[in-house]
Amino acid sequence: MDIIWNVSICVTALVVVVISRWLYRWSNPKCNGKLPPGSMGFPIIGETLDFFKSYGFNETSPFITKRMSRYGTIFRTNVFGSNTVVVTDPDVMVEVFRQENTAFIFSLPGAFGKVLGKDEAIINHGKTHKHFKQITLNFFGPDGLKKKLLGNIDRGTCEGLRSKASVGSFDIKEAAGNLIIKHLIPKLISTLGAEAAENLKNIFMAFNLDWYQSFFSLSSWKALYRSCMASRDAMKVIKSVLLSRKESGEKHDDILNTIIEDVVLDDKYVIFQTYAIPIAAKDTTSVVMSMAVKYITNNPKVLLELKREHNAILQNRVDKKSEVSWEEYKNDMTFTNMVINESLRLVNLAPVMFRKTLRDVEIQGYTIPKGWMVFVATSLRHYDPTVYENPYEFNPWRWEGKQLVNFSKSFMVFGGGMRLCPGAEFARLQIAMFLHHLVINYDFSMAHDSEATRTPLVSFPNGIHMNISPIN
Ligand code: HEM
Repeated sequence: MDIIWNVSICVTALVVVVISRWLYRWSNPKCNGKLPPGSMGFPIIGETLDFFKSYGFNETSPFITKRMSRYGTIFRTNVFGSNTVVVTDPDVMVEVFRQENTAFIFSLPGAFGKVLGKDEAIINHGKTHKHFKQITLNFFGPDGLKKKLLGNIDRGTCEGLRSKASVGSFDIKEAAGNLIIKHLIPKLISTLGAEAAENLKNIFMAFNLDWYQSFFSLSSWKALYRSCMASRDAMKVIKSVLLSRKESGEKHDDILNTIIEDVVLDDKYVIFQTYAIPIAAKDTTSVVMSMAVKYITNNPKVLLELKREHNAILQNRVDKKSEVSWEEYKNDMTFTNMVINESLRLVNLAPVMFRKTLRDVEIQGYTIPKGWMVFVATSLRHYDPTVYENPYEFNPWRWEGKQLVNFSKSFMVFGGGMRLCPGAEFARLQIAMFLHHLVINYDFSMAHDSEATRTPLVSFPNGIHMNISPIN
């Protein structure tokens, strides 16, 4: 009896020692220097639940601001199962972007990456990243848009709005998503027939980030399931086209073909990169567009100025029936671009950018160990009252006389450095075209006060509907 008793005590003591050591290791990870201050949260889940807590639209992430006031501008945590350092100092943020591929690389935190179906093999780095970036910029940079997309976007948006107006009311985010995917698919794969293109569009439309809203609701899990299925189906379509092209050797002027031209790449990588473009484009541009319409509807002075700008474009045209030209978009839509910048700033879409350290990195006297995630909290900058007076106010005039560039230390909505969004100009053009046709042709109002939340991505729990009717 005594022996059993003694063995039980020893085993219990051993278990306690092992668990205590594990808990200690969890809270005090190994580091060849001084770790930034912070807390790793609960074992396994870390501080993930806190990171995901929803907060008001006109707020900066309380997860970040609370820890900043406790620990300062750089702190450690564990989110999505990854040891992480959050950087909030603008100079450090720019430095992280500057050292892309030398000290930091783009990466997704463990659990999050698995949901999106990304593994390290298909995230592009180095030469493959450069190759893919060049291709996306060729298609969606100013030159590509001007030569190959402007007309389609103009006509497609005009027709899309006309068909929505015939119904009288619609969800702006959904309509915008539809437009964006419709314009992108022929650029990705130019050989799909009308039915196959419509089918692929529907698959992409089924992918959304609504599952982000809550861990605890059944609808989130259903949305996650639908998104996973949509990802699988979209990649299946892309794969079948890729394989048939490889077999036949046919060549086409589209992204799928251009990615494999002159380089040997893993099929899995090519398929993922092609699939990733609409995913990156849809739920970003459509949210900003929806909020831009909402801001305009709530600000009659802004609407008036927009109408003035767009009606002047029509009046100044020699051929009244002509479509929007690149010169009109670039030279005569200054106020529209100020509205777009202000909407981008306020929507503040990406709360953080994800990076991983390639080696131990020294920052402000602290060491971020190799392999740790780094969250670059660019969103803080856009609500910083020292940079933007009354930061929560929608005021397009604050951009008056300023250069409307896609990156500066105060404006990082499209990221920065080598990973700067290659779709920025496409997004701006699509929003500008939507506003152009909307303000010159329609009367519109919000159907109800559509609430926007951050979890931490922006979502509209009840949709974002507008009423619309042609101007008499
Ligand atoms: C308002 C709309 C958009 C916003 C706010 C936005 C934002 C961003 C941000 C912040 C990044 C950088 C991510 C990082 O550094 O970790 C990014 C990258 C990217 N975006 Fe966008 N984006 C938008 C629209 C688009 C569109 C329309 C497309 C495609 C046509 C697109 C394609 C991409 C791609 C392919 C990347 C990866 C770039 C790389 O890895 O070098 N985005 N976007």
